[in-house]
Amino acid sequence: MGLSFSARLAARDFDVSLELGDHERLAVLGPNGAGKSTLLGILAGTVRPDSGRAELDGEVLFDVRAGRWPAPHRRRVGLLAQDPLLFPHLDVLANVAFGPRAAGVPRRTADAAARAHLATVEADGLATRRPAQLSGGQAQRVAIARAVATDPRLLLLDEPLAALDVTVAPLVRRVLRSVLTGRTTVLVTHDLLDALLLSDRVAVLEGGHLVETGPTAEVFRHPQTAFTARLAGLNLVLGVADATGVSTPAGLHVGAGTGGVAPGAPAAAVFAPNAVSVFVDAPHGSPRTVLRARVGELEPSGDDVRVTTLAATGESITASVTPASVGELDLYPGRDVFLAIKATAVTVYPV
Ligand SMILES: Nc1ncnc2c1ncn2[C@@H]1O[C@H](COP(=O)(O)OP(=O)(O)OP(=O)(O)O)[C@@H](O)[C@H]1O
Repeated sequence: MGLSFSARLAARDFDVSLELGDHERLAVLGPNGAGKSTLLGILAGTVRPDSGRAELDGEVLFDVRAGRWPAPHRRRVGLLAQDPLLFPHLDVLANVAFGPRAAGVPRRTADAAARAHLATVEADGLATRRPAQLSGGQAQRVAIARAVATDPRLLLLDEPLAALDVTVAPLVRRVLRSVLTGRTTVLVTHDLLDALLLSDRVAVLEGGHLVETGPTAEVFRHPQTAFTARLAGLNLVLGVADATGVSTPAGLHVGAGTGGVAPGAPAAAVFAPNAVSVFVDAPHGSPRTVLRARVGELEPSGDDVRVTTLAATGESITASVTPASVGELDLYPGRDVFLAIKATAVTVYPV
């Protein structure tokens, strides 16, 4: 049961295999061009791979070599995109009932089911409205109801909250959280919160390949790639463990308070931006790592300012400073600074 998937598409340098347990929700993450949409397209039936096979709940979803490539509407796969894509000429109830009606379900039954789905997404009061009379958040909730109305065995979501205002996204996220529970789901997102709240497992794609996978909480607690570490808001320095921390091939040594990784083994030093202090002159005192870096970007983050820097040894390291210190230190993009990383705030993981 669940999903087993494997496909290659040379034109997009895509080669991914993954397994998903019954009713498991997978969040697919990765930088632009990583292959996330390609993965959804192959599952949905809109992008045909050169080779590949997938099974869903023990039945073949597609099998290229055996010539089985069912059309999208024959796959029992539901798709929810960033844009709700409701039929403008139908009211909300008819939009939600459309799939089942097209599949031959009698009107009364389809309408009753549609009303129940609308209640689930907290949109029962909207049944007689036209899509043009809905807000973005309302339209997306209706689209969620429509996606599940056909009782898909697999639900695909392509950045379902990305187009929504930050004020309405929480309600839609809450609705999705209840709707997705117990459904086999593949969710493409760029958002840490979506991944944390809406998935059981995470798969990270880079350059058309799977580079990291595991239970969601675990992946963000122990990120193995710079991409997930950045998403989790953490710094990650990859290198080799030694008795006092992690050393990179370029010569950066990040001292750590706790060890646990055998010296010589590949390791990641992970630390939060608030473990990094910024100085204009070389600071003294230990135990901490001091390195030279150049300021890249400054952006507000909560009450603080995130300072992205590029270390002289090539690593991207983010610091968190107060707005007052941005002025006191005269920080600006291109400014050369010293960073001090507090060893007790650095954790080392095997990779
Ligand atoms: N229609 C297409 N024809 C040919 N190549 C494509 C097509 N769509 C995407 N690609 C290429 O396939 C690769 C994977 O793209 P894909 O859109 O799957 O990435 P993504 O992870 O969804 O990116 P994003 O986060 O920007 O949406 C990229 O190199 C992209 O340029």
